[in-house]
Amino acid sequence: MSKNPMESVIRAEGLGKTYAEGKMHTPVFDGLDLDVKPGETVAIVGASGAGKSTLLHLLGGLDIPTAGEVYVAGHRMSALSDTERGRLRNRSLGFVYQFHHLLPEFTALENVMMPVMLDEKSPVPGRRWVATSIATVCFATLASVRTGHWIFLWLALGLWLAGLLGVGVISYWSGRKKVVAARQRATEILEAVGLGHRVHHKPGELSGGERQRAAVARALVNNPACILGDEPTGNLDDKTAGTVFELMLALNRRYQTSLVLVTHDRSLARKLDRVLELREGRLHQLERSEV
Ligand SMILES: Nc1ncnc2c1ncn2[C@@H]1O[C@H](COP(=O)(O)OP(=O)(O)OP(=O)(O)O)[C@@H](O)[C@H]1O
Repeated sequence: MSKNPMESVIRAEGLGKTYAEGKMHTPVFDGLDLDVKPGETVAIVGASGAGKSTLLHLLGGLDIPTAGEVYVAGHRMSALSDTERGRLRNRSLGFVYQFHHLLPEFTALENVMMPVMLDEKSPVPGRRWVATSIATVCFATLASVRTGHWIFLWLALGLWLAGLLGVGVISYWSGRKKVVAARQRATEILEAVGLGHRVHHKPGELSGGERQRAAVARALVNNPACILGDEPTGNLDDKTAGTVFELMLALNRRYQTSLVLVTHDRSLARKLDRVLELREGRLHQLERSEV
């Protein structure tokens, strides 16, 4: 993904969100603006119920605003189809939550490999290939019936079978290549978060801090432009929280990945470039002395 310093990684313009259920309307914010540059680290703080999680959901394209626009890596989210939005999310954004959300039956390595495996386009030709095959066989049948020479049909069927075999071989090899590349990248990033010695452990065999570091690795594996974290250290004791937070900052410096982190912990928030307080539906930048 582009890390052009001029381009915002995430931009929200005039963002509004009102939850509506039947006659009940819950306005959360209105006219909210935010601009996050490549490599920037931003903390979002605010009282319980102020709308911090709602904001992260909108920035990550997991929910739809009732007003305004969100741009991720220059793409207007509302202009994308669900599939395109999902692809952009997988490539440009990483998510870390209070609870790790690792899949318990898979190892740390397999969990971290997953976003890479989901990212690539399928190498198998899709509908166009099937349509061309059917059209060729129909045309050859017609030609055979008209001319009385069945060689046309046999030729078409032979070509189709050869094509099918070719597609099978190509998809097998590109699938293998994809797995090897995903494993290599996941191992590299697990080493970067200090879990090189735990790659084959399942989440249940890791400590709380290690699980959260694996979640950070999974968020980073596709080299996203930005990580969105909702209380990423909120479930850890103070010491482990500090270690995981420092790790995220070190990775931000190493990979220039922007961070937008919701946190209740002001001492951690203070370590980021900007601290924004979500209050009365808008973001207010806090001075260092106010944090
Ligand atoms: N699905 C929903 N339907 C209706 N109201 C909702 C829904 N989700 C959240 N809300 C309301 O929107 C407001 C903002 O919720 P949100 O979870 O974003 O706050 P928050 O700042 O993250 O809170 P906390 O710090 O307690 O996690 C709250 O008043 C909440 O009750």
